[in-house]
Formats: sequence, C-alpha cells, structure tokens
Amino acid sequence: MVAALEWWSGTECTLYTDPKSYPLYGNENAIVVLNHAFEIDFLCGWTFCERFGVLGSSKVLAKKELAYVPVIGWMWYFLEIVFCKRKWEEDRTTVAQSLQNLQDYPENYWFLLYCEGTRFTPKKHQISMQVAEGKGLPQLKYHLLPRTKGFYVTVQNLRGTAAAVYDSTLNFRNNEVPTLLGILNGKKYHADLYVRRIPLESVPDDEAECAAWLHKLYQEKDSFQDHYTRTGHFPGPIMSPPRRPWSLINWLFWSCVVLYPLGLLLAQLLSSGSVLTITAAGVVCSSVSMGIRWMIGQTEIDKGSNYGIKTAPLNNN
Ligand SMILES: CC/C=C\C/C=C\C/C=C\C/C=C\C/C=C\C/C=C\CCC(=O)SCCNC(=O)CCNC(=O)[C@H](O)C(C)(C)COP(=O)(O)OP(=O)(O)OC[C@H]1O[C@@H](n2cnc3c(N)ncnc32)[C@H](O)[C@@H]1OP(=O)(O)O
Ligand SMILES: CCCCCCCC/C=C\CCCCCCCC(=O)OC[C@@H](O)COP(=O)(O)O
Repeated sequence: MVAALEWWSGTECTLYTDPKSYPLYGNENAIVVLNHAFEIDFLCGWTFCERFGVLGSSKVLAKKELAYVPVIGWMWYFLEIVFCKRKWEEDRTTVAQSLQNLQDYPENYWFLLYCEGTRFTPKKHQISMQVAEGKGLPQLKYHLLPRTKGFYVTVQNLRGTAAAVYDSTLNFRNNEVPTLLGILNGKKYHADLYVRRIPLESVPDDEAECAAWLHKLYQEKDSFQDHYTRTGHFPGPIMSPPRRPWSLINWLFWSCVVLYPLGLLLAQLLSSGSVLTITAAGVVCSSVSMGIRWMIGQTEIDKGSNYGIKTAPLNNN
C-alpha cells in the first residue's frame, strides 16, 4: 500500500519540522498524536514510517473492528497492535496490558494515537463541541474534542521506554479530499505533515493535568490548521525525508512470486474447457474482488461508525 501511494500515485509527502529534532526520528521510541480527518491519513503515516525505517515496528491504538479485516487485521494481530473497544470499562485493563508488552520491544517503534477516537465529520464535530462547551473548554474548528483516557494510559505505560510525543498535524494542499480509491486509480495528492517533538518528561504525570495538557495540545493543533488554511503551509522549515525504493522492490518481488503461478493457474483453468471449473474460478475472482472493495470501504468516512454520535451524553460537565 505504501508502494501504491509513493510509486503508483506519486503522492508527495512533505514534512515540516524542526531540524534539531529530525535526526532523532526513527532512532527512538515515540508516541505519535495525529489528527483524524482524512481517509488515507494512516497511509501517509505508514509512508513516513517507511522513510524513517520504522514501518515494521509501527504500532497504533486501533478499534477492535479492524482486527477482523482480512490480511491487514490478521497482520496487525501478529504485529502486537493494541486494540480497543472504545468502551473504557473494558479497555482500561486490556489496553494497559498490551502497552506493557511494548516495554521490551526490541526495535524502535512509533505508537500512533488518534485521540479524537473517530474520523472528523461535521455532525461528530458539532456534538463533540457541545461536549466541549459543557466542560468549559474552548471550541475547536478543525478537530473533535480529544479523548484523554487512552493518551493518559499510554503515557503512563510507555514512560521510561518512549522518549517523546510527536505532535503531528496533517493536511492536504488545495483542499484535496484524498481517498484510497483515488490512490489505486493513480491520482496524485499532496500531503503536508507538521511534526513537533515534545519530550515525554514535559507531559504531566497526574491524570487531570495530563488531560488538560492534551486539550491544550489540540487547541495548538487547531491553530496550526488555521495557519495552514490561511497561508497554504505549516509554520517551520521543510525537512522532507526522500522516497526510498524498498516498498517498490518489495511489491515487485511479491508480485512476481504471487502473480506468475496465479497466471499459470488461470491459463490452465481456461484451457481445461470445463464450464464448471471456469465458472468456479469466476466466482472465486468475483468474491476476492468484492472482498477487496469491502476492505477499501473500511477506509471511507461515509461508511464510518456512529462512535461520537450515539454515545454523546446530553449533560456532560
Ligand atoms: C516524523 C513523522 C511523525 C509522524 C508520522 C505519523 C504517523 C505514523 C505513526 C504510526 C503509524 C502506525 C500505524 C498506522 C496504521 C493504521 C492506523 C489505522 C487505524 C486505526 C485508527 C483507529 O482505529 S482510531 C479508533 C481507536 N482509537 C481511539 O479511540 C484512541 C482514542 N480514544 C481513547 O483514548 C479513549 O479514551 C478510549 C478508546 C481509550 C476509551 O474510549 P471511550 O469511548 O470509553 O472513551 P472515554 O471514556 O475517553 O470517552 C468519554 C470521554 O470523552 C468525552 N467526549 C468527548 N467527545 C465526546 C462525544 N462526542 N461523545 C461522548 N463523550 C465525548 C467525554 O466527555 C468523556 O470525557 P472524560 O473527561 O470523562 O474522560
Ligand atoms: C491489487 C492491489 C489491491 C490493493 C487493495 C488494498 C486493499 C486494502 C484496503 C484496505 C485496508 C484496510 C485498512 C483499514 C485501515 C482503516 C483505518 C481507519 O481509518 O480506521 C478508522 C478508525 O480510525 C475510526 O473509525 P470511525 O471513523 O469511527 O469509523
């Protein structure tokens, strides 16, 4: 998928960050906090992971539903991805346990947290801003109100192993609305990511202070998005890591290994002349194609969950 983004669609991923922090990226464990408003934000995240050499050890706090997505979900299970049900009563122990397993992870990892908990839609935004008002918090224009419990439990469990929080804010040039189907159709997008490295020691230990810290971080992220909307760029210098050939080589290798025998099999099936065999092959191909379309649907915001709508308390204070 990274090869499809970088080499097939030719999407440009530009990084805005402080040159002093740049050498540390990929050379330490970090908690990444990213906004969640685009259908391919996870793919841009993977692309940066690839460029800094941590793709294989990229982790995320993901909703449990994604564990059942064929291939990708199974892969995540084996990669020790942390899953949550977005029900705090159940997540508080399971998430903490999974995070503990990362304590002795043998490679540098990035642990991604979408603190908004769900993707931005106008309706979810309106509801979450009612919650913000009830809590006496300032309104956010470009983000949903962050959920603080997952962040707190992550900081608590990774303190001592993770060195920093990478506050990451993503946007696309010219009001592009990127989609995975667009990528697969070869459409080129222009992603801009602004990253601030914040040492983990500066995140408060106390739960209430940690929550307030995260709310303040999202207010700052909102101001960066405002800056981007007004000027077309993020503050700070551009320090973009170059595209590397490995994802393409990997893709070409596996394509040869898989597609050659598949092609031979298909040729044999067609030359068998058996209507039953050819029909069965047609059914299998159609099912696989429908399965892939369903998987792509998982990335589409229109088909997203009701989380952040259904569960909104009317009187939150
Ligand atoms: C140099 C380059 C740097 C960076 C490169 C960038 C990135 C690369 C990094 C890594 C890449 C790795 C992998 C990427 C690959 C794939 C990722 C794909 C997808 C996965 C994404 C997801 O699945 S997101 C969904 C799951 N994740 C989360 O939900 C995380 C955030 N959530 C939490 O932390 C939650 O607290 C929780 C899940 C732990 C528990 O959920 P629960 O619903 O029970 O939450 P809360 O108890 O917290 O909720 C109640 C509180 O929330 C307040 N609130 C706010 N808004 C609302 C609302 N609309 N309705 C109800 N309540 C709301 C509420 O007031 C409560 O407040 P309290 O004060 O009482 O806490
Ligand atoms: C020949 C090549 C064909 C390649 C086909 C590729 C097919 C792979 C398609 C999809 C991979 C599935 C990855 C799913 C990752 C979705 C991440 C995501 O964004 O989850 C949303 C979640 O955060 C919040 O969900 P809600 O907003 O609450 O709902």
